Amino acid sequence: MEFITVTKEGNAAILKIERPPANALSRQVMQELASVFEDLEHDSEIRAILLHGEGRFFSAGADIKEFTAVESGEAFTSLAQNGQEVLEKIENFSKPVIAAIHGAALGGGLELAMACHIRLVSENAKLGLPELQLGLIPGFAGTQRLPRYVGTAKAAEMLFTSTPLTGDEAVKWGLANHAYPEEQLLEKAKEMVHLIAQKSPLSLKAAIELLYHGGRFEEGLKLEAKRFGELFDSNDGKEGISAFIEKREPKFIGE
Ligand SMILES: C/C=C/C(=O)SCCNC(=O)CCNC(=O)[C@H](O)C(C)(C)COP(=O)(O)OP(=O)(O)OC[C@H]1O[C@@H](n2cnc3c(N)ncnc32)[C@H](O)[C@@H]1OP(=O)(O)O
Repeated sequence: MEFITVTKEGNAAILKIERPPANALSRQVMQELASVFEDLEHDSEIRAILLHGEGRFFSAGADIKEFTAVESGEAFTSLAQNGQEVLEKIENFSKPVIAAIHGAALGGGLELAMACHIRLVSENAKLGLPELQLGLIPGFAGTQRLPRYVGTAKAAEMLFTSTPLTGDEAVKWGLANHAYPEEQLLEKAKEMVHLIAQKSPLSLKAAIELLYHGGRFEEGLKLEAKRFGELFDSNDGKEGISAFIEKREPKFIGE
């Protein structure tokens, strides 16, 4: 792994993108991300993930310098499809993923952050999809995920003008969960990832599946009731209920 470092802290994995100066998402960075998430899927000690960037930015997007070596529109399409697949893996990951965004999350950087389940930002961060400035459009599902968070009108404005939101504005528009002064961001993000990692991996997995299932309301209800019953039958479900009755903290084992 050249550009992603993984540090395990208790039941949380802290991933850092380390590709100065802008943590641009080259093909290799995207491959490394896919491979790290593949490993973490099978790591039963890890129950929640925090993703952040080294240096000045979370990530300034796909590697624009690498674009000059792409030979055809077809190859560009395949670059987008590959990125979309990696980000879908992250969104459908069975463990919660938090992005801690400082400096800038632009283009592919914001698309990566939008595939995470929770976004925490520094107040002065810049979050935007400036691809129209390059004569392009977003290619890692930005046109599809951004309106989900901010609505179509605001997403249109962000795309058409290439003007980023600040971290504070991103919270107001529902794109980010909380904004903090930059020097507090990582500490706050770690507090949240450790809080989440105390939950049962089974109920975390089911919650993600239901939040992102994307089907009809009635289908969602059926699946919710099914998972509710399965969790009731699990050791963790029994442990959680006993712990409440016995006025103690639950100890979840993921079974
Ligand atoms: C499917 C996905 C598509 C995409 O994601 S397309 C890319 C979308 N992203 C962008 O358009 C953002 C481009 N970058 C910027 O707007 C600016 O940069 C920043 C706001 C991030 C920072 O501005 P400042 O503080 O003035 O620094 P600086 O001198 O522009 O950048 C520092 C170094 O970082 C390199 N860099 C920045 N973004 C990228 C990038 N996306 N791909 C490759 N390199 C990048 C620059 O070139 C430079 O490098 P050097 O010091 O060698 O000149």
